[in-house]
Amino acid sequence: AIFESPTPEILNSKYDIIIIGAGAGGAVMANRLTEDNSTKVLLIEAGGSDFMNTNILAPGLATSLSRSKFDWNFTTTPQVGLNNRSVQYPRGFVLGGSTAINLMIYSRGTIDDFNRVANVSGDEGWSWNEMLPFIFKVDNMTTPTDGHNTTGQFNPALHNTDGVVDISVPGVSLDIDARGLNASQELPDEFPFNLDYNSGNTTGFSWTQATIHDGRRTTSATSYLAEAFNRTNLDILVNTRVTKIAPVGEVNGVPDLRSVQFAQSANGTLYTLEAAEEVILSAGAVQSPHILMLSGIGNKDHISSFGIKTLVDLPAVGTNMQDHVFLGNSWLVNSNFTLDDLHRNATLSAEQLQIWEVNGTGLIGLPPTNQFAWLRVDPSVFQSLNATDPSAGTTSANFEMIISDNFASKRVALPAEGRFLTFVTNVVSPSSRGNISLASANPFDAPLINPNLLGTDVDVAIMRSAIKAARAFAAAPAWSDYIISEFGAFANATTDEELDAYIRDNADTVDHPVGTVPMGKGCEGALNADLTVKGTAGLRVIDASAFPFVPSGHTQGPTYILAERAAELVKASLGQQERSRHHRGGNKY
Ligand SMILES: Cc1cc2nc3c(=O)[nH]c(=O)nc-3n(C[C@H](O)[C@H](O)[C@H](O)COP(=O)(O)OP(=O)(O)OC[C@H]3O[C@@H](n4cnc5c(N)ncnc54)[C@H](O)[C@@H]3O)c2cc1C
Repeated sequence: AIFESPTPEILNSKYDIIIIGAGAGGAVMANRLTEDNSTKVLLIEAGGSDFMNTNILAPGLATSLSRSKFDWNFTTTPQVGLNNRSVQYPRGFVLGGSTAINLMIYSRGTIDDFNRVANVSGDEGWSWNEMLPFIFKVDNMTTPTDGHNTTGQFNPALHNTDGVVDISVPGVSLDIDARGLNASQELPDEFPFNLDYNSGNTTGFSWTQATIHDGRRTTSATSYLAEAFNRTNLDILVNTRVTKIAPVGEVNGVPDLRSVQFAQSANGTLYTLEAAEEVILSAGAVQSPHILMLSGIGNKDHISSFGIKTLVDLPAVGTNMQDHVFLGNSWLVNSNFTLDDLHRNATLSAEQLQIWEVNGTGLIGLPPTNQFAWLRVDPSVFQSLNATDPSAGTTSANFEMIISDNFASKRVALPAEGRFLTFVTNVVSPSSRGNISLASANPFDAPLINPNLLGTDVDVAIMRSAIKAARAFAAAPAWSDYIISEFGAFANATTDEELDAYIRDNADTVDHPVGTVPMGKGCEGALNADLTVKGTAGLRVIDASAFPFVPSGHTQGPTYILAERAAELVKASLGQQERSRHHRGGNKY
């Protein structure tokens, strides 16, 4: 059941597992761990229960969710690589977490991404081949809203039809789709068609797959949580923020971190509950390291400078952050209709919303893009900088090029006139590393968020190559009677120096932070390969924080997939800690 506040029923219950955060990671855990009805689970979520809100469910309203009541409303520190600009850093604040406010692209990551996790963690279980059963557990390929023939848009053999998260290819075709396909055929060497970018090799030009079914957004709440709502062994407590994880004693000389402190407001009552088996931290890549540091787990010098007592000196907490870099490059086009019309014309968008409300059809049910390309840069780009390719390998792209039927920029508002085509270029295998650190010891203060976007010359060079590729794609004959001219600052950026200035002045985040509590051997890792926090007992981190490198795909898919395996790891160890505590004469509760 869902509880809006910590009722006596919750406070007097005995939970085996307490999960913190109901996003991609936490929802998978809540579902899988309650499959066995003898395991009692409490899921604590800071945001509210309004996960069926129209603004969340309607894909076409997705961009209205940042800076809404469903967003934590974070801002980064000044980003050196962005000319010291600070940018908005949205994170979901509702059941479903960031899956409820994201842009719904579904990608799994690549063979090389997962094999690199296996390498770095020292556990072959994280390799692509070993992860295939978990990859298949997640997605459920559904028929697109318009019921069109999807032959040639994805490879059915690579998808499940009884996974948990409903996905689909785009449910409305746009005029530009045929041009995009033609351009890929006209330039097959640079933009080869890839039938399914979720095969493990993303490279090439593809139709998108999105977490949308019947025109409605699928979130971790409408999928994993919804399946488990009626289980009597799952309690979900919303509007409640975990402030600290604390030890209940020691196991084998390390703190046994099974006590969770939480409150509903900064000055509200502070409650404590103890998990009999484990605490699972799934608060996402910004807040999981934040909660660990508030609990005394992190770099000793950093946390003690805020007067927090160090429980575990774990320097890798917060320091290994990675994110993808976003840039919208727009062309004015010769068209009677683009999705710009939907964004400018309130009557049209109200009409479309009405159509959508009936059966999910129409423009509101569309994902943000119907087609995109995942591409690698020429090795000479890295050689000229005396650098190595930061991507995981040849199945991973260096950058992504998203085709949008409208003006798309996080920096410049939609112009009053003109219709647009935008190729959004994203650096998806960056080399920069940023960090999350404490701003204060108050759990209700946001941490300092520094994704270090474009923090290295290599990442700028990848973005430069991406823009050149976007221009090459736009020069294909397929667009010749459509594209009028490049628009805005983009049009004036020609030389490499001008491109760099344009990039630094306009780039932003793709909202894909990971790596802030990474798996890894030695002091590079904060987590063991089984996602237990090093130097502790009773505590794991299971969310996007755990990836040692950012996957070269959008990050909800990899996080769902990671959590599916993590659930197996937790299940396999259930009862073992209890037995070891019991053996020492401990009491289960
Ligand atoms: C605007 C935006 C667009 C995106 N677009 C895409 C996309 O198109 N495709 C894609 O694959 N990915 C996308 N992502 C990224 C994707 O959504 C995330 O990678 C994924 O949701 C990460 O899952 P998680 O479990 O790590 O964290 P989250 O999903 O963020 O979940 C963390 C949860 O923990 C809760 N929480 C935090 N602190 C506390 C606390 N102290 N106490 C209790 N609860 C707490 C939060 O409220 C939240 O519900 C996007 C993200 C954003 C924000």
